[in-house]
Amino acid sequence: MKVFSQRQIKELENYTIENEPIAAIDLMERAAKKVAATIIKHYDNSRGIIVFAGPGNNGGDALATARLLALENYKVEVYLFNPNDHLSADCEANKQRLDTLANISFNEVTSKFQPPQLNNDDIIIDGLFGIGLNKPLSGGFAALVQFINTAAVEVIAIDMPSGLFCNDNSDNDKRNIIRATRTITFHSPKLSQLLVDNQEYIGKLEVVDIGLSEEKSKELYSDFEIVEAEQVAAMIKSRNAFGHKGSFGHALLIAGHYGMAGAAVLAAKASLRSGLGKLTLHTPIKNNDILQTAIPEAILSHDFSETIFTTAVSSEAYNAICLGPGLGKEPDTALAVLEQLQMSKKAPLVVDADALNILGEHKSWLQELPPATILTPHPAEFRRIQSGSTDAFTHLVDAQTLAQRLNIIVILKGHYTAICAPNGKTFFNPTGNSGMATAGSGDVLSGIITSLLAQQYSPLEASLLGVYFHGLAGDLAQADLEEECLIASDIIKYLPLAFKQLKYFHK
Ligand SMILES: NC(=O)C1=CN([C@@H]2O[C@H](COP(=O)(O)OP(=O)(O)OC[C@H]3O[C@@H](n4cnc5c(N)ncnc54)[C@H](OP(=O)(O)O)[C@@H]3O)[C@@H](O)[C@H]2O)[C@H](O)CC1
Ligand SMILES: [K+]
Repeated sequence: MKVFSQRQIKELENYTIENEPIAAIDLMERAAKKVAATIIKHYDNSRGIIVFAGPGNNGGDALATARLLALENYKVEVYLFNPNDHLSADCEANKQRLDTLANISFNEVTSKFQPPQLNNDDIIIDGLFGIGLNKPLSGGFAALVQFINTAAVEVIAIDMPSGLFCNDNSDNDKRNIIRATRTITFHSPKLSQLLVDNQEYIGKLEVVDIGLSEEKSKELYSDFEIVEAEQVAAMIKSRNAFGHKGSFGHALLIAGHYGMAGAAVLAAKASLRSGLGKLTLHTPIKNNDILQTAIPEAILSHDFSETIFTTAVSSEAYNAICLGPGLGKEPDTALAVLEQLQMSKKAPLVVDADALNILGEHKSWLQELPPATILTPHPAEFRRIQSGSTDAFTHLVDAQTLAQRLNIIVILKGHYTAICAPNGKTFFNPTGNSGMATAGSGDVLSGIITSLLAQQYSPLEASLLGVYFHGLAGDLAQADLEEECLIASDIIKYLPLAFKQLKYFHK
């Protein structure tokens, strides 16, 4: 599913109006019916509804929704904010349509606003501004947003929480953005709705189809996409019935300094549970007993050091290499990481965890990353290697730039993990849950991706499929276990079930 810019959504809307064809006011009615139906699904008509409508089409949607809810016997109180004595044509038309209804209390605010008394179980509908926002809110609208945000009631935002831009909010005044309980957005999620920083404004996101032209959606190009189950299911290769372990790839995992063998165990098990033929695990001598016991399926390659990674390994024999889980950052390890990057030009490479932290301390070494390398930073790791910023939008732009500049893939882990490809495209992954924000979860992901690379999936396929698959296993684990109780080993336990779901998706 493509993620469109504000301009593209407008284009899509205009195309639909001209070519379906449908009058703009009828398209607004269709959108409002979807909003009203969603509200009716969640809340019964014992709840009081307070509608705050702005002067544009977002306000028009809110007025139409108010009318539809009143017709379902909800008690509705409307405040239409019209400080410049100018409403959009369809907002004006919907204002007129309210006139015929007796059970709506309607107030048009042109200057002074007397806030209503709210009951705890009232619901506010935020229809002040949608995708037409063109500057941060200020003055009376900012004060209104602050009033709504301090009210102890649920807030349903139409299309966008008012005050939030569709893309970049790094310079926005965060106090002046609606904090919604739910956001009902039209057609497809907007970019800002996918970024972790904005989740506190969006609440639960519901996407409703308002019948915008599919033909035009297909035609419009976007750098941003949300990965779909169908898309990754179609990537799964059929397994050669006559294959032997050599046919399914030999991966090398360089992981686990002494005291961090667990990271190696998790990445190794995840790789073996994702279809890999053969795994060699390069690790310090002292990890021998635990790793031989924990993963009898793996072959061990011992470092010369008792406790840390100090010696790079020839990549000749391997179909994929993973460098980093639990590696530590000792100076000798850092030098070995540099050497390993220089020696890994042949096999596709995944760089994770401490190997990323080492790159953060030696930024010039990023130049040594072989083309098509996959980096899997979480936000703190990404901040160390590339961006001083803490803002999710800036991270995303910086990750895209890094992927393009070095011709690599950057997997920015988070609420919707972003997979930034070297051609400038970014894919957001929809699977996963907060239970997966737990130690070792990243090691599992690295193991899965490495396994797929070794099985000859392209770096982009391995990234998209691996991230989706990891999140799906986490979601299946969460369906049985509480989010709070989920540990990284559970994700591995549910990999077979997740794989089964994807493999038989089309059957
Ligand atoms: N996508 C669709 O197919 C449909 C979307 N619908 C709804 O329409 C809105 C977008 O409506 P639009 O009228 O374009 O914009 P808004 O309602 O979001 O904003 C209205 C005007 O507000 C002004 N503005 C912008 N920023 C500010 C600000 N910070 N302070 C004050 N005023 C502001 C601006 O006008 P200016 O003259 O001031 O430039 C906006 O034009 C979409 O989100 C959906 O809810 C359709 O109803 C159904 C189809
Ligand atoms: K809104």
